[in-house]
Amino acid sequence: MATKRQSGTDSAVDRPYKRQKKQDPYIVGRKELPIWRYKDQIKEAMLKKDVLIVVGATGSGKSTQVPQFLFREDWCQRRIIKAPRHTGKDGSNKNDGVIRYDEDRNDAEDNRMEDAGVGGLIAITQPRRVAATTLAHRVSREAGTPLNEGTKGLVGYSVRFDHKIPRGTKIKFLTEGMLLQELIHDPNLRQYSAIIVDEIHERSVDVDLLSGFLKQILQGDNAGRGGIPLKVIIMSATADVEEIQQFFAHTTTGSNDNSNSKASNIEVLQVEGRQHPVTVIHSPNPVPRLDVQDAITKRVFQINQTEPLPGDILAFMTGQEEIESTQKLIEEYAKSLPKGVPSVRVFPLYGQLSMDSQAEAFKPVKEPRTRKVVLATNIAETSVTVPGVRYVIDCGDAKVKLFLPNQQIECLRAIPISKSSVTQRTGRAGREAPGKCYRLYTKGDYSKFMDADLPEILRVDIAGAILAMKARGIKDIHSFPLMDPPEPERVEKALVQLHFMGALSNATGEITDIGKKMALFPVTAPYGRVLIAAADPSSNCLLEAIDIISCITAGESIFYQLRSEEEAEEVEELRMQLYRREGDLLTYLMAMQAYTSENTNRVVWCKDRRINIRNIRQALKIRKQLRFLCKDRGLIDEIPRDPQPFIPMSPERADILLKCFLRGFALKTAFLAPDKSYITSQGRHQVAIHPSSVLRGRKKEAIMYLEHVVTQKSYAKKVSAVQAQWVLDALNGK
Ligand SMILES: Nc1ncnc2c1ncn2[C@@H]1O[C@H](COP(=O)(O)OP(=O)(O)OP(=O)(O)O)[C@@H](O)[C@H]1O
Repeated sequence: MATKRQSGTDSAVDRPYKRQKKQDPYIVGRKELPIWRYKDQIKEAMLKKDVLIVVGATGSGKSTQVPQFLFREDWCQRRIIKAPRHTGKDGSNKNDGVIRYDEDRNDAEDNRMEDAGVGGLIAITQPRRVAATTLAHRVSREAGTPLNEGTKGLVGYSVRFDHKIPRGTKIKFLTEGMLLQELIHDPNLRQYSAIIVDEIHERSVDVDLLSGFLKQILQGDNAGRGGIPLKVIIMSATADVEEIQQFFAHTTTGSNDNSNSKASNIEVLQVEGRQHPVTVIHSPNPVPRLDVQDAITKRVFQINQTEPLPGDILAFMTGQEEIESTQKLIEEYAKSLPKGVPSVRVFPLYGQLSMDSQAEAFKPVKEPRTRKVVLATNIAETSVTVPGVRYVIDCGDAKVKLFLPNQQIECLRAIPISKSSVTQRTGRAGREAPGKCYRLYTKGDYSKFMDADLPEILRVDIAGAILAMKARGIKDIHSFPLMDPPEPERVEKALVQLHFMGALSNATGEITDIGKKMALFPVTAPYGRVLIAAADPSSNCLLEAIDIISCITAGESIFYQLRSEEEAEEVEELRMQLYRREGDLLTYLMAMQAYTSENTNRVVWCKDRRINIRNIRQALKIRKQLRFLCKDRGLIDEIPRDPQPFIPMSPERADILLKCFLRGFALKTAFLAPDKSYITSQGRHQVAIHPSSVLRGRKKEAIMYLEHVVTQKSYAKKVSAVQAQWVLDALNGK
């Protein structure tokens, strides 16, 4: 039975919101957003229905306003229910985003009931960290409450390796991946009254899985929620409404049978109007891919010369390399700008950049009469508002992950974007004032673009997705509700990979203890496997494995690429002290250990070695979280305090560490062939060591690599030298 929570507890949270309302400088702007005319309609729909699909133009106010309309509704308040006793080690629904082990939990054997809270929180998912964090900051400012852990506030966020959940949070922005992690411990999403799935059109693997789990909760009996239904809101400017409606309408799992449909429980709301107009200018002639950097540079300076300030520029490019060389080009030209023309400051924005560096692109430039130019990949395409931007330049391409079935590898390829992406990119202008969008492709080219991108689940390796399903109790993955189920052969291939890692039982296909533990780590499945192997007392190298994985997941390489021979000569000696003959992984470890033992001036230490200090700092944050997580799970007894004396790992221990990595990456290995080329152990094709590796040009009997990229050549990145016998052992599960 649901009982209403005693009044008074939550109203204290509401008070600062109400008090701030009068003097809130954002409130006038909020009311001018198109979505405000639909406030009552949205509230009413959520009273009556379980699912609401909101479609409205970019910038109409969906992400920032909808959760604020709803959090004070009666159905959104926390209730106390009687629920099966939860006996896990964590014993609570802590919403700090930290994942805890609950091996002791066994609900089936424990029939006792206890009081448990249901609801009180709205989750709003985003495809990317940058969107979740910037939106949380924006909404907390609008609400007039701080976004600090420990203080009281309305709005929080949770992204991988970064959580800020103030006390009394009612609106929580999080990535799709984080909500999937929460589902492991809280399969009924008990702490939430509503889940808002924002930007569903991006169709990441995570959002497809999340939609499947939400559908299962919606079609269930809500027993685990004390009979209190979970409300779901799906939002986008460019989603295929019919497809989503159909998906949530059918209650018969995996069936297209309409007989048992809950269609009447779904409402669709079209939000009319946009905030500010955006003028679209197509290129009269096609711009060849090779000329894109020049074309963007020219357009930036044309805008800078002819358009008044304020008016920052956001240019969409395909990737880090293109962004870096365009940045150089623009900065070179900017040195000789005529008098009277505004100066230009360039900020890169791509996924591999550390979070601190990404944040720079969102700040106003400090220098007077200066125009900000943000060069971004598609991470800035949806959901984000880059303050100050009035002009968008769209190159018309994006780099996407593709699975090449013949070679059995994943690669990144630049391909034309979809019409949906075009609309999203255009929508990044016109958010604060009228804007312009310059497209580097013709109207004719545009008409040939696909309407929407292929869902990620149909084009990438799905081993992680399958592990995610298994870890959340899905026994028959073929019957799990997915909007676009992948082909059976790809599912089989992913299952093989998981068996290799020991995540699934060879006899039953069920998830093993190893698999369950892997799924609990906030890293991809192979890294999870490495951590488990390294924690084993026979290996005893967990701290070192964490150091390496932190370095890799922090973003781009911690070593700056050396641009000239002089630069290489300058740093060679100091860098050589960090390089290890075993390869890149041990080199990362050396760098981390040397950095953390540095006691005098870490900035100078990094500068002398051309090491990216932002990235290494980010790596340290991740290291701290992974260490705490492992301590929490009893895998580490004591966390050593920095600075520790710098003692390079012995070659014997390095061998053990590399064997732990092979537990996760046995399929990413290659053997030296008689003609001195490397032939991959899976698929048997040629691969070369990438020039960025410390092992470039070296001939070793076998290599293990963590990444495989296909550009002009097929390259192995993040490479280590291993013994052929180790690879054979790992492939045989030894
Ligand atoms: N970080 C920010 N800084 C300045 N203004 C912002 C910020 N975030 C949002 N806004 C303002 O609020 C408006 C609504 O943003 P919101 O993200 O809610 O729109 P949306 O409908 O979700 O857009 P999209 O579909 O593009 O994600 C923006 O157009 C902009 O004017």
